[in-house]
Amino acid sequence: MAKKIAVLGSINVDTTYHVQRFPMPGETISAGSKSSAPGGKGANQAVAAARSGAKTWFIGMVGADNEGKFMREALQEDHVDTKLIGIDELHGTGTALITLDAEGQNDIMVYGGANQAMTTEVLKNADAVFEEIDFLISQFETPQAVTAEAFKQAKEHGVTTILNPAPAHEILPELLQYTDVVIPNDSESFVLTGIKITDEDSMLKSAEWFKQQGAKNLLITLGSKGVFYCTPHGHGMVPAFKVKAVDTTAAGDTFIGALASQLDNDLSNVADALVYAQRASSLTVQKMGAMPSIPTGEEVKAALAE
Ligand SMILES: Nc1ncnc2c1ncn2[C@@H]1O[C@H](COP(=O)(O)OP(=O)(O)OP(=O)(O)O)[C@@H](O)[C@H]1O
Repeated sequence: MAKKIAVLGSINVDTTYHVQRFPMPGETISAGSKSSAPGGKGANQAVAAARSGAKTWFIGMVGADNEGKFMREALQEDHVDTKLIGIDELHGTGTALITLDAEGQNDIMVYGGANQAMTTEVLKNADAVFEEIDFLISQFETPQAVTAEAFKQAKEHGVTTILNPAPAHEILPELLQYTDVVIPNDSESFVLTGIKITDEDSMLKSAEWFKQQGAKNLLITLGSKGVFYCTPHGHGMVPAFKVKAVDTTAAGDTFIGALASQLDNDLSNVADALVYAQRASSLTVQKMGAMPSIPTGEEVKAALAE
């Protein structure tokens, strides 16, 4: 049975200017070309879940602008239900302006816009969706107070909540009380707990810290090293697939969406789901770009069968 997943989070249009070199302060230079692509951690995670076969809803905000229309259409193309995306009349759709130089270095400016201005108003019709779903996923690119309220409501419907605390930020204390599974990378885990991730002992101590705050399940992603998991069923490491990475953008987002598409609510199959999710991410890192590099379930299964 396909999993049912809602993602509450950010929607951004990523616009990249390709330049020979970065401009100096006060200088105007010409860009050789410009391209726009759908992005934002929330949108990427929703697309990763949908491409892996989950029935997926998105909860978020866009502006009353062309970027908002572009993003809604991009999500719909991947069969993500967009009826819970609200329109903010005062703020524009979130955008990331990326300058990429001839050496492949980038400079990024993010305008949070409608993502940052989100209020609990976005949840006003969410109850019917919370009644249907297995998982609700959120990140830190939209206000934590809205995520805390959404997690609280979703848990009243028996939903398993997954928090990806990225980008790293101080956490609202009550948020972890409503979080079932927390998935940071090693540096995000350090920002939240103050425990530096160096070995298994430090990861077990971090898991204990999260458990005391209310989150019983911890998964720490460790890039090319793999993932550490600690749940009431046990703990361990699942190594990453060895591949030649060309661009790791959206590796974490692919991992989270793909994982939720395979995970049982009680996390009893976490080790198997981690193999699937990491195979999915290993395909993402072998392609350039964010959303376009996220694989479909068929692609992941074919790679697993190799
Ligand atoms: N170089 C790599 N080779 C193979 N797999 C990788 C590589 N980088 C990432 N992955 C896979 O993706 C998963 C998530 O990556 P990572 O821990 O870097 O998350 P992240 O820091 O949230 O990523 P990002 O912010 O770049 O999207 C890893 O656990 C691993 O399975």
